[in-house]
Amino acid sequence: MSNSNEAKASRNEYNIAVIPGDGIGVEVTAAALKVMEKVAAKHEVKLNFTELLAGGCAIDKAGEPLPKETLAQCQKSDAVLLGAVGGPKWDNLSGDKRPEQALLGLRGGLGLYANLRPARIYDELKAASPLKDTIIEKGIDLLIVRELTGGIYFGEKGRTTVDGYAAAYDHEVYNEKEISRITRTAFEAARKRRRKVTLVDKANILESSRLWREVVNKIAKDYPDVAIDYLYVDNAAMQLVKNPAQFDVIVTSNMFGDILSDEASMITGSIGMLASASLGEGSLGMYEPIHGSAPDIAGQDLANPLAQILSAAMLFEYSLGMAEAARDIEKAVKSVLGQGYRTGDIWTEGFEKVGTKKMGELVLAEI
Ligand SMILES: NC(=O)C1=CN([C@@H]2O[C@H](COP(=O)(O)OP(=O)(O)OC[C@H]3O[C@@H](n4cnc5c(N)ncnc54)[C@H](O)[C@@H]3O)[C@@H](O)[C@H]2O)C=CC1
Ligand SMILES: CC(C)CC(=O)C(=O)O
Ligand SMILES: [Mg+2]
Repeated sequence: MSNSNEAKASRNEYNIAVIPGDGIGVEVTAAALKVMEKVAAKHEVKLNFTELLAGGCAIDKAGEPLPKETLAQCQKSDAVLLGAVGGPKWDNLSGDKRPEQALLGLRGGLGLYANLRPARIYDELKAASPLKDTIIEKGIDLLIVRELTGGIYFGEKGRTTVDGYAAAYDHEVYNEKEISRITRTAFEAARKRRRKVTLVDKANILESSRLWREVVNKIAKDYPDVAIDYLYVDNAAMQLVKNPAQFDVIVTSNMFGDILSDEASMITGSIGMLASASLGEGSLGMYEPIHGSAPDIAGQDLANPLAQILSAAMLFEYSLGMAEAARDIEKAVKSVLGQGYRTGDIWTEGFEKVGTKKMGELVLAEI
């Protein structure tokens, strides 16, 4: 994986594919785009945004969750910013007709096998955490490196009958190449952090997890300066709540990473705070908050846009090589939290509650 904040050819113009998607995806993306424009101007870079259809809105307007033009345009872009897809309107659709298939199509189609999901707690939000005693003492700053284009989400699936009963199956298949490259991503990330990798698997029961252990052990020999340990996923879920400070980099499969990152988000305060970068071999990456389209709050100016704004920061850092622009955005977010502004999901007594738009404007004003 060549994505990094180092050694990038510097340019003054970039093409960004923008996929707002459905529900709050549209709202949080609008806020992030304004922040991106302003920070780009500050660094004398021009961003050309192309808005594209994917998800439920694409089903409605183009008859399919991922129109060919969307994937083709993303492939030609320097980076993709995605909101979220899905919602109850499309819940009765089956299998490959569902909006969520757009995500798998984009991730697979763009070769984005590594999904980085940093979970850190802002000092300003410690009081809002349900785990405030352990977290205030020890803090949280961990990175989930989730394999994104293999495993059960991409395996063969189908319906059959067993003993006359309706049955369904989803296959988890991983090969050595898929495990090796994500493991190297995790070890390289650990070298820039606190030099510890934890493999989360279910090797006491799953053959695919046993292959993960073999491959990870082999690769660990190339990184003698990085400590490695192993946890079964059920224990890892519990340890994340009990003592999140023990983790530096967690490397894991597609489904376990999906589930554990939602859990990690909550111990930092809210799912509305967690950003992600999906990366492959080149510099093209896709950036999205880890949350979904949140139909329960969509269209009400209630969504926290900070996860999407922080995803935009990761876009600057990993796809455009503009680490300073990323730091500008992160500092702006921290400053707004420091001034006491909160969306409903991170609000506690004594702070000022604001909506999606206002939170976006406050961050914008800090750039
Ligand atoms: N990357 C994507 O596009 C994803 C899409 N989905 C889709 O989204 C739809 C809803 O899925 P759910 O399971 O409800 O997960 P969700 O992440 O959309 O919402 C879970 C809960 O977190 C809250 N929440 C999420 N983001 C928030 C934000 N920025 N600010 C404040 N509160 C926030 C929601 O209000 C809800 O109570 C489904 O169709 C699902 O398939 C789910 C996860 C990821
Ligand atoms: C369709 C799902 C795999 C999306 C999701 O929950 C995620 O990527 O976090
Ligand atoms: Mg998820």
